[in-house]
Amino acid sequence: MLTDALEAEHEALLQFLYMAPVGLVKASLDGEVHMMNPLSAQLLMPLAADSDLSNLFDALATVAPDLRHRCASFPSKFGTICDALRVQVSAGIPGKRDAQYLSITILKLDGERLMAVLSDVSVQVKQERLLEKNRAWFNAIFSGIQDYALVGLDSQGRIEDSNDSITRLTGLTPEQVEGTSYALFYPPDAITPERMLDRLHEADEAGWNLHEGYCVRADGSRFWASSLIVPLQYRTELGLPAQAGSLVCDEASYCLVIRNINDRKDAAESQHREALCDHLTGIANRRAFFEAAELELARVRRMPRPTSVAVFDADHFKRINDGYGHAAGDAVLFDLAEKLRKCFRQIDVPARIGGEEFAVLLPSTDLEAAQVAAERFRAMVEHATVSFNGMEIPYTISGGIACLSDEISGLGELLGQADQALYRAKQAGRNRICSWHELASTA
Ligand SMILES: Nc1nc2c(ncn2[C@@H]2O[C@H](COP(=O)(O)OP(=O)(O)OP(=O)(O)O)[C@@H](O)[C@H]2O)c(=O)[nH]1
Repeated sequence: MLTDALEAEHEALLQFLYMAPVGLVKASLDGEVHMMNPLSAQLLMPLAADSDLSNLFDALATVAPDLRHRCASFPSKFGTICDALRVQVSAGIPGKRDAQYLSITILKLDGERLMAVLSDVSVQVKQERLLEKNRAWFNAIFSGIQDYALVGLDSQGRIEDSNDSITRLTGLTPEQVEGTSYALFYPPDAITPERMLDRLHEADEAGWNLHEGYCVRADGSRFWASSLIVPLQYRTELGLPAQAGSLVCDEASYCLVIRNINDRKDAAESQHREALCDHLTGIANRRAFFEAAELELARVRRMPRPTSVAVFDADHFKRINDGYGHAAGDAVLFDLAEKLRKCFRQIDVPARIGGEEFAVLLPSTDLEAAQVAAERFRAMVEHATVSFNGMEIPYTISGGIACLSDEISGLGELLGQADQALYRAKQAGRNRICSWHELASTA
């Protein structure tokens, strides 16, 4: 019974040796071959003089002449004599044939026996060389370019690596930025942790994500930049077959390319203004507001977070028009838009959505924070006058706010709630902010 089991095991071992994807050679300490599998014979045959494979050291003498000595002088009774020693078996001919490389591992099993593991690593060496060459090329190119920086990001938007161009562009060294969020490159009020991840998701979905806006340098100064995020696919970039395991990284990662386009800022802004800005005030128009809000709602559906809107309306605006003239009314609207721009964060979207009606989209903002921001804006308007043609025109605004919740089906409903709150603020005497939620709770 025991003999049968042993025999079966022996048979299985022989089969393994025969089929193994590496060359296996068992030899005595002086290299005399006791056993070798077919792959070893195939790998050693082109090297051995007269096709003689009776001695391992003789067969490898032309490519690894010191192996015999290394094995003879190995001091321990067993252990690893050499580990994945790479030797070049044949030279390549550019465009015709690749160079051949063999990896040799030799283990001393005991006082009498050696086991050699041989494998053809030509493809691996070729890929490593290609990678090395690409890295050198990219470094040469990117260190030479003045206004680009290249940054590697992990799946959470943390900076994994960057090249020296980041210092030229931002004044921060690769060591300073490594491990921090890429939000570091943007003004704090222009990005939230959620928006930072949104951009990665949008890059996954569309293949890339492009953003134009201000970036900040280490000294706090700003420059107008375009930043492109592209998901990295190691497998396809390296041309690896699907099963080539070790070099493939399954964790998502991204490349962020930041480009200083300060000189194009004015042109970009005027193009942008044509399509998406209100002609009188220069802030977003109704269309741009709805586009931005729909995009934000799609982001919220993918990754929930508090989101609010505020709507504002100038109080008794007809009286201003009638009392000071229509042009003065325009100046008041312009002033209102300017104050919105100053008072809210860069990531917020203030827009003129009607004659004297304004709205602000407040991403990643709960009701309480929306209330604080809206109140700050109301007070700012109340405490200043607009200078126009030698006149000082005082005005006030009323505001309504609403925060997205599970019960709300879409943007229309959210704006509807904010409008109802605004109506209440008007009814309650103007120059005040109401929230839809306080209406709902007192109803
Ligand atoms: N100057 C100027 N006036 C505008 C513009 N668009 C709308 N208006 C005026 O804004 C006024 C809005 O008036 P109403 O809707 O009656 O409201 P109101 O006088 O502001 O009063 P309440 O909203 O109730 O506080 C109208 O007189 C419009 O003609 C604009 O672009 N420029």
